[in-house]
Amino acid sequence: MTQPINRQNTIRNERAKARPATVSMKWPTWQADQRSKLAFGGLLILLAIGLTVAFSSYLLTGQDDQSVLSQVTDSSLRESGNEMRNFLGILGAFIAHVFIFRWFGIAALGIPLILFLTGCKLVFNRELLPLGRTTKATLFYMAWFSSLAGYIVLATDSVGTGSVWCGGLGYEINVWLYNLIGWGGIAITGFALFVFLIFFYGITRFPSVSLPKRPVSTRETAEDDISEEEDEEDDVDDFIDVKPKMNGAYKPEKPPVADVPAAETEPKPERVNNASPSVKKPLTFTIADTTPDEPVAEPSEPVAEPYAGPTDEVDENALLLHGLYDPTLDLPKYQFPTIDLLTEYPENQKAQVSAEELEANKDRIVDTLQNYGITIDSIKATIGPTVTLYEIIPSAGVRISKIKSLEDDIALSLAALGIRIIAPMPGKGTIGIEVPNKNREMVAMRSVISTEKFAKSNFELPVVMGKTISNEIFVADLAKMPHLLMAGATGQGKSVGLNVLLTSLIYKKHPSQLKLILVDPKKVELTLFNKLERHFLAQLPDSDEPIITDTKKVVNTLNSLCIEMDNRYNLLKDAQCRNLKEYNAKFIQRRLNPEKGHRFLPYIVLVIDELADLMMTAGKEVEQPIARLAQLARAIGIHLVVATQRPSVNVITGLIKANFPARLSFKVTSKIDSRTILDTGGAEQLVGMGDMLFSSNSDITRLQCPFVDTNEIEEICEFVGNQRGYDSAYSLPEFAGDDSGSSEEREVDLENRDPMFDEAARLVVNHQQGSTSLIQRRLKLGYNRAGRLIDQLEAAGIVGAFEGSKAREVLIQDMNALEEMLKNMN
Ligand SMILES: Nc1ncnc2c1ncn2[C@@H]1O[C@H](COP(=O)(O)OP(=O)(O)OP(=O)(O)O)[C@@H](O)[C@H]1O
Repeated sequence: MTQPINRQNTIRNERAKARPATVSMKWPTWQADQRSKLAFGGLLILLAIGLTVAFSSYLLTGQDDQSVLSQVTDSSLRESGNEMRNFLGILGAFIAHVFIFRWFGIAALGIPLILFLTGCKLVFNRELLPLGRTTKATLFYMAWFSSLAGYIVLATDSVGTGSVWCGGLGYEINVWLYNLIGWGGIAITGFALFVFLIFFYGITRFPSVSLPKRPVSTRETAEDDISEEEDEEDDVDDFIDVKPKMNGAYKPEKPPVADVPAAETEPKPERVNNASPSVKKPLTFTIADTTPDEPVAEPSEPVAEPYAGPTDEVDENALLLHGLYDPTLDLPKYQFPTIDLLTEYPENQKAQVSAEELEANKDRIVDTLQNYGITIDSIKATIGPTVTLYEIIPSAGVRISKIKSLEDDIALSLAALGIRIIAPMPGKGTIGIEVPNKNREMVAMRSVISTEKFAKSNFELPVVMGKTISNEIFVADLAKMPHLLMAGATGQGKSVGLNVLLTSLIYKKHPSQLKLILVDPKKVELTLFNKLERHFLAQLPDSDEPIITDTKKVVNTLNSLCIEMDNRYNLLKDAQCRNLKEYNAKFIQRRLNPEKGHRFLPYIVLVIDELADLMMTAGKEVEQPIARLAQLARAIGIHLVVATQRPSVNVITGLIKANFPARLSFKVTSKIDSRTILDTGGAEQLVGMGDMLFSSNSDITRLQCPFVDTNEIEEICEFVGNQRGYDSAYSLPEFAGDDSGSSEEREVDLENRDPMFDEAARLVVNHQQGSTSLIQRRLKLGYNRAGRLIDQLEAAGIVGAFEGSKAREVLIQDMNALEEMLKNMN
């Protein structure tokens, strides 16, 4: 019996050797020096202009200048300079001569084009055309055109006048090809173009004859009216002109996954088969292998896999011209936080359960059960970070409920708090007794973030929840939960838990992909995150504090989020997508037209640190938008994480609870609280300091939450906050709360109508939909102006009163009546 315990210790020592990797990334200093960039970029633009002038001039005056050039060494510079007809004198004539006459011919004009684009990129941080692709294509076409022209010049024997077309390069290539295969050289030139087109544009097949000449929108089948269809046709034309939102060409840094080593795999101790029902057999006691199975297969979801709709057509032209849309190019130089921002804790903080402790606990469990006439066949121990799980197989005929009722007696005999009995263990055919370790392991955030399981997780919103009883790293996808309710008495690890969740997301997501709304009525818990304002935070347009602490503002923000939700649903409906992932994939493939309001939609995670406080002060005003969001927001990428220290029924109401399928509970004070949050007891038995139960899809898992300290959060936020961010926080739709006066109360002066008033009126009547976002999208106006317009339409009696986040009723039914009305007003 001692042998397994020794083996266990060896395993523990071996595991202790695994060290997380440190990843640090530095930019070369010259890249950071803006002044050098500007100066160099300016020089390139100047060169580009100079070369264009010199080359163009050479095309007109080249022949005259050639004779002068050939004598330039014989006469003085001054004399030759006077004779030069090139606009840029000897130098211009000489460079143009080399580039045009000796090398590329007229195709040399591609050189100033490349210089100009590079210069603009450096000076204005703007790509007029995708730089990499344009450079490659230009260089190829220069060589190819020169070669083609060389063939023609050779074939027509016009080398005297035609040299400027093909240059020396094109001519020599063709002379060489002629010697090799005679006039068949043109086939090689043609084939070179064919191969280039295939590889450059990634052509895998040629369009079949039946393909429509241009993309046809599937919207034509939708219920929208005729004018909408016409708009869609226009969309297609606009589509080709859509400029990519690329401000730079530096590739974004990827999360530091590649540098993270795989966790060491360890030899597994043998398991003893202990499933014998016989009472007579001697009792077996084994210690389970707690080695995490590496790599643990995660339910995989492809990330941003291009959507291949059955009926849509990709706009191949836009795609070929700009490539796939890359949202991370908003902040091209953004660097993900590095692992070394997290503290490395010494290894002696690993769980220390001695062989004696294990033996003693086992004996006490067996004795206690025997005192009540319960015999068992085998017992197996699994040492976790916080508790050790003893799994027993009772002898045949023992009632499970009898063991369950002995919870307190076993706790008494073990003299330990926090005994939890799981009878039966789901899917295992055993009964589990969790006994807290005397010395528990602190699970450092650094040790879990650096695991391959988290680093390589391809979840949409991966959150590392902690370590399971068998020492596996537990990573969950917040996007699938899709909302999380969190409870725990004060001081049991809730705030640390929220910090862990936020840290996980920040380590994995680029600011363009994720926005956070942080609500902190306690005013102190989440303040550290305000440094992320211009990277990850979202807020109301007029808000002055990035972390929301004021109840009134919370209500406005929740309602604004409902409007964002409705707007997103409209966009999804327009794009015929079922969820955010499909929508974004379609946007990335440039199938959605930004001119029509389509945009890349980041995930929005709303975190509320203390719901009890809000429910007390605002009650229904908070409950209803939360419930509405929780019911509907999953498909459009808005996810809620709501925490409370008082999981009573007047805080976690039926309405809220029903819409939060994933629940997490730290230690709570009573069994009733545990039932309120988890629908079962057990959370009152936890031992605090991040010991928690996670319930999802009716599975309950006991986990040890990782620990992340406030100074680590501070470092991470500083690291992100010090980088270049957006100009401001992500702006949520405006929501006018009661205090700023509802739309009815605001004074509207119909004498000073907006110039777009008539157009807006026609739009809402035509669509019979009084929505600000419709006006905003169709008339391409800002939210504020669209809001003012809708107020004016209301005052004029064209649309009805404000009805929360629903569209207003349109009071005029047909266009003739409207035109009559507009005529009178004007
Ligand atoms: N996962 C953890 N691992 C180790 N220790 C932890 C863990 N979580 C919390 N603790 C310890 O418990 C203390 C209290 O945690 P925390 O501040 O998260 O509690 P809380 O539930 O948010 O309390 P309150 O509701 O009063 O804010 C921490 O300072 C830390 O010492």
